[in-house]
Parts: sequence; C-alpha cells; structure tokens
Amino acid sequence: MAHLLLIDDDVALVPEQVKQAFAAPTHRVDIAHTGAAGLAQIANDPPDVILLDVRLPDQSGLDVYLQIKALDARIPVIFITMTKGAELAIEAMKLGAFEYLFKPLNLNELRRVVGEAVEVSRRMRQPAVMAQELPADDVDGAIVGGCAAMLDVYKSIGRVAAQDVPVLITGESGTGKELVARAVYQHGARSKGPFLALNCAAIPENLLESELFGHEKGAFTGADRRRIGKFEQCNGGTLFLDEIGDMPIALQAKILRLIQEQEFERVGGGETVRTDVRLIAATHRDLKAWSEEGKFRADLYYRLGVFTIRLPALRERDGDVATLVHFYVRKFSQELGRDIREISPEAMARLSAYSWPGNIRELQSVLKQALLRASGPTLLDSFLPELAPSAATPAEASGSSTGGFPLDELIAERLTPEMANLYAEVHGLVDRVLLARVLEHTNGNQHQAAKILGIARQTLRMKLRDLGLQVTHAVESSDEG
Ligand SMILES: Nc1ncnc2c1ncn2[C@@H]1O[C@H](COP(=O)(O)OP(=O)(O)OP(=O)(O)O)[C@@H](O)[C@H]1O
Repeated sequence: MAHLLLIDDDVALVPEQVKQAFAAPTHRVDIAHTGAAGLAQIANDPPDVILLDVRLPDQSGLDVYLQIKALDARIPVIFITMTKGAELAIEAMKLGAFEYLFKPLNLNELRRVVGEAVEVSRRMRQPAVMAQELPADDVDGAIVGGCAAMLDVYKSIGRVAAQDVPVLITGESGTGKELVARAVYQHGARSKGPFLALNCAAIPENLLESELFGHEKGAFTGADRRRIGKFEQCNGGTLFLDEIGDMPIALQAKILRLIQEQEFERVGGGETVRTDVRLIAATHRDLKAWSEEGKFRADLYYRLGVFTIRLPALRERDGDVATLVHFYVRKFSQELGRDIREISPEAMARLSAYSWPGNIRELQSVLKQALLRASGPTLLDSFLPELAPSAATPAEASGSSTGGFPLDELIAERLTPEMANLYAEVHGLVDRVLLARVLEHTNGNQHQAAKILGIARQTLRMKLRDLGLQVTHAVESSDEG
C-alpha cells in the first residue's frame, strides 16, 4: 500500500480529488492543512510521497519543503501550484523537489506523477538484500542467488559502494542491473540522499537532453517554462542511467563533462550549473565493442568503466534457477491468491534446463502465467507455458486464445474482492500473445512490428522488456539490440 500525505489548506476540492484518485486498499491518504501539522505527521509516520501546496497559511511551501528535506531528503515531494506560483515550484525542483502540478488538478496527470514518485520512493527505501539462499517470505525485492558468479557480484557491490566513483553495470536484459544499482546506492555514503533513475532508451532522443540537463524557457518550440533536469534535481544524490549505450553520441560529451567537472548548461541556456551527483550507468550492450566501432565515445567508456560490475546471464548461474523459482512462486502465489506449496520435479527440471534469454524478467513472466493456470498445491509441468527456443514466440502465439484458457473465463475467475491489478494482468497476457504473433509475422523486425501495432518503437521495446520477451531472430538493424 502506498502512503501519501497531502499538505494543503484547501479543505474541499484538492483533498477530494486526491482521495478519489488514490483509494484504499492500494493507497492511504493523510491530510494536513498547515505546514506545521504536515511536518509533525512526517516526523511521526513518514509517508512514501508528499503532495505539498505552494501556499500554506502558516509558512511558505518552500520553507516546508526545506524542513522536509532536513527530516528525510529521500521522500519525493510534488508541489501543487496555481500557474502563477510556477516559478517557486521550479525553484523547489532545483532544490530536489520531484515534480509540480497545476491546479485544478488533472487526475490522469496526478495519477501518473504520483505513481512515478511512489516507485522512486520504493527504490530508495526497500532494503537491497543480497540473499544467497531463499530469503524469509517478508523480504521483497531481494537479489536472490548464491552461485559463484553472483557471490562475485555481491563482493563488487561491497567494494565499490562506499567509494564515490561512477559505476557501470553490464548484463543482458532482465539480469537485475537495476537491483544492483539500488544496492550500490543503498550501501554507499549517499544512501540518505535521493536516488533517481532514467532509462535512456525509453525517452525520445530529442527530449533526453532536456530530461537530463533541463532547459530554459524558449529553448525550443513548446519550452514555455524553465525545466530542471535530473542532474540538477538529484544534487547530493545518485542518478541511475539505464541503457546508457543507447544515448546519442552528441549527448555523451555532455555526460563526460559532467562526470569530470560536475557542471553543465541547461539546454538553451548560458548559465553553468554545478551539481554533485554520483552516476551509476547500466547497459545490455558491449560498450567496449561499441566504442571500438565508434558508436560510443571511447573516453566516456573509459571513464565510466573504471569500475564495472558484470551481471551473469541466468543460464550462467549454476543452481540459482531453483532458488529463484521458489522465491517467485511464493511471491506470486501471495499476490495472485494461489496456494502453491511445491513445484513438481518435472516442472523444475524443465525450468532448470531452459536457457532464459530474457533472464529473470522472463522467469517472472513464465511463473506468473503458470500460476494463473494453476490449481491445487503443486505447480505441475502442465501449467507451464511452452518454453520456446525463441521467447518472442511463446506457446500462446500459436493458439487463438490466451494459452488455452479463454479470456472471459480468466477474468471471471479473477474477479474477487481482493483483486487490485486486473487491468495490468489481463493486458500483460494479451500483450504477450499479440506482440509475439506480430514479431513472428515480421520475422523479428521491431520497426515493422511497431508500425503494424501502431505504437512507438520505444513503447514496443519497453513492453517486450516488461514481458521478458527477447527477439532472438532476424533483427532489422544493428542498433536493434
Ligand atoms: N537476482 C535476482 N533475484 C531476484 N529477482 C531479480 C534478480 N535479478 C533481477 N530480478 C528481478 O527481475 C526483474 C528485472 O530486473 P532489473 O530490472 O533489475 O533487470 P535489468 O537488468 O535492469 O533489465 P533491463 O536491462 O531490461 O532494464 C526485476 O523485477 C527484478 O526485481
């Protein structure tokens, strides 16, 4: 459950909207009407995310924000402002505020921004546990694995975390690079500061520079206000740049300068901004090979790669598949209201023999599907989807229904009082079938597939990633990954 605190002197509209947007049981909303009352609540019972009105009866929102930062610099604070208060909200972002929203609140935007903030908050607070064996059942988000290669990873995390140097994390998609970045952050000297993350491959190239470095008003068409970028917002903290290999080469020079001098200019601005950010970067690409081919700046590679943590693919982790299967079967059983207590030897044999091109993310996806089909206390081999050599063409792709069970039957079964995420669950299942089918049709060509689907290629990539699907055949261009 996400815990939100709204600090706003409005007693009617804004509280009503926030309560409407974030209902129980997935959210809890506390409300304070003055800065002092809000601060007292934060000290008593720190929320995951704070929504803070710029204008309060007893003190300015900015003063309250500074006091919140002193209490705990990690809690994401979202300012709520009238259009004319935007300057102050932008000032607050320079000091690390998460985002600002205009009154009257747009509920969709509110949900999106708060959702992102809850995720950011979770990343900072959820303890990064490294578990060599099956961890206790209340441990969430652990790095599970006791094979020799993972023990080396834990050692590397321990060695580098306390040094304030950049870290490069490499490994195939779904191997846990983000988890490792979080562990480096949490065991480092900046663990009380913010931890922000940005996926370079998920943001259109023309917006990435502004996301990272911010822009000045009028820097480009549509830049109607100054925007504070992640490097400025994250001052004193740690920034995780995922898929740094996908960053346009022109932008790489700016990152290099940032690492070397901790300074930069906002897009369209002449003012040099100083910041103090620890960079953790990750990529599934071979950056050394890319730098030799001129696709990645060699000087940036050398600078970033001084300390590299290489995550092994799941197929290289002897014995860890079984522990991970137990870990996720237990977790998903709880989430999906199933009561699976054991895994049949046949099912475990098939899971252990599979090559997992999509790594742990694929393992999660397969187990979720299996649990949705499961009944009784044992996870049988027959509940598993087909583990195809190409994971972009799972069993469902060859049937007209979602893997042998009609959708409406599934929905009917899942309509229980405790159900909370049915939309995501059903869409995940449909996406898995749809994307696999279309990619099969285009022989793995993501460009064509995105066109057929009518979605952006970046969206397609993110969906494939989230579903743990790998496109293992015929890819149209060398930058397709
Ligand atoms: N060793 C592990 N133990 C338990 N869960 C793991 C482990 N490694 C990864 N996961 C889980 O697998 C999923 C994918 O991990 P993560 O996002 O860190 O991978 P990634 O390497 O960053 O992937 P991508 O390159 O696609 O972004 C997450 O839900 C993560 O919690």
